[in-house]
Amino acid sequence: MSVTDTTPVNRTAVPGPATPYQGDIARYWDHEARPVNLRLGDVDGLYHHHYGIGEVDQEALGAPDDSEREKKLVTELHRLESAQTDVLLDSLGDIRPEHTLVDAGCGRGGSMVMAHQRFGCKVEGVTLSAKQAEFGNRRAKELGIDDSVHAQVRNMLDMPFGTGTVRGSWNNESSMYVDLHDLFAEHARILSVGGRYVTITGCWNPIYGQPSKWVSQINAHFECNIHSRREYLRAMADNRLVPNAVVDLTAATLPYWELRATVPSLVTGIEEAFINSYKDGSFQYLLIAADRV
Ligand SMILES: C[S@@+](CC[C@H](N)C(=O)[O-])C[C@H]1O[C@@H](n2cnc3c(N)ncnc32)[C@H](O)[C@@H]1O
Ligand SMILES: CC(C)=CCC/C(C)=C/COP(=O)(O)OP(=O)(O)O
Ligand SMILES: [Mg+2]
Repeated sequence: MSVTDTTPVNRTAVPGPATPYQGDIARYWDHEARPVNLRLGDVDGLYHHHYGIGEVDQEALGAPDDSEREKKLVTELHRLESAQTDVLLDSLGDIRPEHTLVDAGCGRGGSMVMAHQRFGCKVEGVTLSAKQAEFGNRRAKELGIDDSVHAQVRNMLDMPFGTGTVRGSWNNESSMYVDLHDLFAEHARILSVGGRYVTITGCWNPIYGQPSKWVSQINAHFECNIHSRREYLRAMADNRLVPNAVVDLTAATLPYWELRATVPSLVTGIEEAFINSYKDGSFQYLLIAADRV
């Protein structure tokens, strides 16, 4: 695409996975159906594949012997996951209805719906998974917002959006599947000068030395490759993305994990790795917002 291209979205034929690894990731998300994601999404129709932040509302959980306790736990965990999206959207700056936003690695589309509901603008998502894109587009149709919210099967390193046509873009827990220099070069290409990029991510802490055994366990569990905090900041600096906020959300996400670990029907086995690595300082949950200069 040339620098003079003013078409925001190019809906050409879908290429296959760029690498065998991307084929693995597409298959992984095509087959994902964990109760912790589907039951939480069923609460209000916003389906997330990210984690939660904020204090647990103990009163909302009811007494331990409350017959509705499990339902209340699901609702509370979901509230914390949507609160995470709200914090990401808060960092996008002044978004108007005429703008276009891009969700890179959009999952089932919960963040896209919330962004459209907040800003009234177009939101375009890309995911490697055809099942996720179908799911997100079905939800948008059910909500009557399919003119504005749209997901497609594309590689976030080669997005079908014109150069400089996007006002805001983000990765919500999806940057650990790609090389960060390639990723930020692509965000810098699609963003207009003055546009904003935001990520919420788990990253390993260079102060710890190397990725801890817990970080390695998380990588194996999700088939991903968690980067260090330093890699994020360097790759942004190399790609015209200047951070205006770096927020450590580690303390804010721990209550979500500690609550989730108490619900046997929802646990997946990865809770201990998150809790231990956040506590031993080897892993951090970070929000980085950056201006495209
Ligand atoms: C953990 S999920 C996060 C989903 C979503 N951001 C959310 O917050 O609910 C990771 C997502 O990244 C996507 N992904 C991973 N590598 C990708 C790539 N190279 N191009 C596009 N999407 C990718 C996956 O398909 C999946 O949708
Ligand atoms: C912070 C880090 C390192 C995230 C890795 C990416 C990831 C898999 C996020 C959550 O997805 P999910 O909501 O499908 O996972 P789960 O089933 O555990 O809720
Ligand atoms: Mg989840």
